[in-house]
Amino acid sequence: MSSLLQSQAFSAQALALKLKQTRLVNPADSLPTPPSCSSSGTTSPPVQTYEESYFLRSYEECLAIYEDASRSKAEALGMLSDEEVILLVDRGKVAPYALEKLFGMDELERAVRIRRAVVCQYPRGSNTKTLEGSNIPYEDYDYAQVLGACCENVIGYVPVPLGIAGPLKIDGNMYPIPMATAEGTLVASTSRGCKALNAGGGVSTVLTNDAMTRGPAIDFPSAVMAGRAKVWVDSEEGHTALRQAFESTSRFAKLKSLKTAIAGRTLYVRFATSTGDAMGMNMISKGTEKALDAMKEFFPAMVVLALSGNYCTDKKPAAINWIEGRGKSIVAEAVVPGKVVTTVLKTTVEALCNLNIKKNLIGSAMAGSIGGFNAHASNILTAIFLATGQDPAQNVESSMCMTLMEPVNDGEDLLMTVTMPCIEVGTVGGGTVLGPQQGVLEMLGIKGAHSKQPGSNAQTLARIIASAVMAGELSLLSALAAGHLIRAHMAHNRSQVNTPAASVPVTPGPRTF
Ligand SMILES: CC(C)(COP(=O)([O-])OP(=O)([O-])OC[C@H]1O[C@@H](n2cnc3c(N)ncnc32)[C@H](O)[C@@H]1OP(=O)([O-])[O-])[C@@H](O)C(=O)NCCC(=O)NCCSC(=O)C[C@@](C)(O)CC(=O)[O-]
Ligand SMILES: NC(=O)C1=CN([C@@H]2O[C@H](COP(=O)(O)OP(=O)(O)OC[C@H]3O[C@@H](n4cnc5c(N)ncnc54)[C@H](OP(=O)(O)O)[C@@H]3O)[C@@H](O)[C@H]2O)C=CC1
Repeated sequence: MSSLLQSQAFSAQALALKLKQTRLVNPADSLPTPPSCSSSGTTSPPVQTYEESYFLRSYEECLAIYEDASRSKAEALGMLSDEEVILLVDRGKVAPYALEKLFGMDELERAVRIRRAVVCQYPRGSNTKTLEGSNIPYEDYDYAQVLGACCENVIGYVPVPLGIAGPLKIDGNMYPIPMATAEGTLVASTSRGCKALNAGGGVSTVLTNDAMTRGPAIDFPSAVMAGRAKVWVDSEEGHTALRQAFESTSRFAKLKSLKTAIAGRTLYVRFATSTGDAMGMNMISKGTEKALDAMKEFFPAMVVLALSGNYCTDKKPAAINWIEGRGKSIVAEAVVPGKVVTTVLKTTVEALCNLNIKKNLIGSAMAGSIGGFNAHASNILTAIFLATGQDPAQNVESSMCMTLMEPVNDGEDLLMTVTMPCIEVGTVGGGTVLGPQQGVLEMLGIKGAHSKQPGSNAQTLARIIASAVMAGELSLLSALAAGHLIRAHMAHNRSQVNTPAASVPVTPGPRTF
């Protein structure tokens, strides 16, 4: 008898568990019949019913608790089980993206867990797919740093392998090169470049400019009025008025220059500012908005069409960035001894210089490239961006790079430079607030705001990136010159685990030319 009861209790619990694992989108539409608890008139303790084990209360009861004005939403949700909260979400009483706000800071992981159950069932209505047991991790993550800063509607996080290239000697200091990437060969290649560069004494860098930009579009009733406004912005009076308004919004943003352009009756003003250790897009956008308010006092008829008129230019290819610079502009330089080119890089100074001209300069010119006079600057830059919490979409302009090579010392050695006018990075703000990314910045000695010289940490990060790009350029160009590219990628970049076994080849037909 008792074994029968035990088995009933077990099956009710198993059902509850199964339901948690395979929850339907709208449980009310598809509630299974609660299992029967009484079978033989026994007086043993009652078995947990479906209602008790799964939805402890009806929807109406849950709603009454949730809407009771005498308690806060966080308190109300604290009284409900996960399943009951899901019921409220499914009935449209709670927005899934608002869970963190409603739960409060102590229940952030619970909010994520519940959202996974609610949001991630595809196709909707299917009772088979939830994120329980999924490969997408969500536990043990500091969601407090994410909230209101890095992401909305969070269901977990996606880990990316973090490799270390180098160390690389940059301006006399040794730095490890952190690279978050899923492209095998990249870290190995960059490391080889570091080894060759170190053998020549390392990399020297120069920062030629440091200014983030924002370029609003402003309409005027006529081209004549737009022209008058342009003259005013370009004047000392206009510049001073805009600077004062702009700089009132931040302790760190300092207006450096204003560049104006007109198209018909639309005026574009490119605000260029230093932004301390922040990459600065929020900061500069806030300042620009304030400056435009001030401008409107002088030109009441102007209409700000958009704070961003693409004259900035953010996250899109644009010649203005390549020509004027955006973020940190860096030139990095190194000499690699000829014997290192032969022994470490398995090529020659002559072959490298020839290939660099034919590929990175002429090849890119033939392709009509803007700022793409390099082999793979974006590979190294993006991997460091991901590792250090930068805005990855800014790799578009940040990766603009011209790689130059020439023989020196009677052709014996290689002089190499990379010129990168738009490295957009920060060590405060954005994704740099996340724990792992902060750990990487700490490893480099540039975490957060510089204590004495605001901006110095972000500038060092830009120098590290340009130098690491040089290492990557040197190694890939050498592999191409030596004909080793595919050999390296077959060794490091083709998974033996996930690549399916060779299928039966199709019998080749006659080749036609
Ligand atoms: C932020 C909103 C959506 C508010 O917009 P809103 O209209 O105030 O929002 P709302 O509270 O009325 O809600 C409307 C809907 O937005 C969604 N929504 C609302 N809040 C959330 C949330 N927390 N989590 C998830 N979804 C949310 C949700 O779908 C909601 O509908 P509901 O479900 O309530 O019926 C709006 O102001 C917006 O879209 N702003 C634009 C922000 C943006 O796109 N930023 C991109 C980065 S900028 C940049 O990187 C590049 C740049 C700008 O430089 C490029 C350039 O040069 O142009
Ligand atoms: N708004 C937009 O159009 C765009 C936004 N973004 C996003 O913007 C975010 C980055 O914006 P960003 O302005 O860099 O960062 P934040 O918005 O986080 O602003 C930086 C904050 O740090 C403070 N701060 C403290 N110490 C320093 C220091 N030493 N140097 C600089 N600032 C310091 C600033 O103070 P204070 O308040 O005094 O300035 C400011 O409040 C990213 O998430 C990015 O993805 C990206 C592209 C466009």
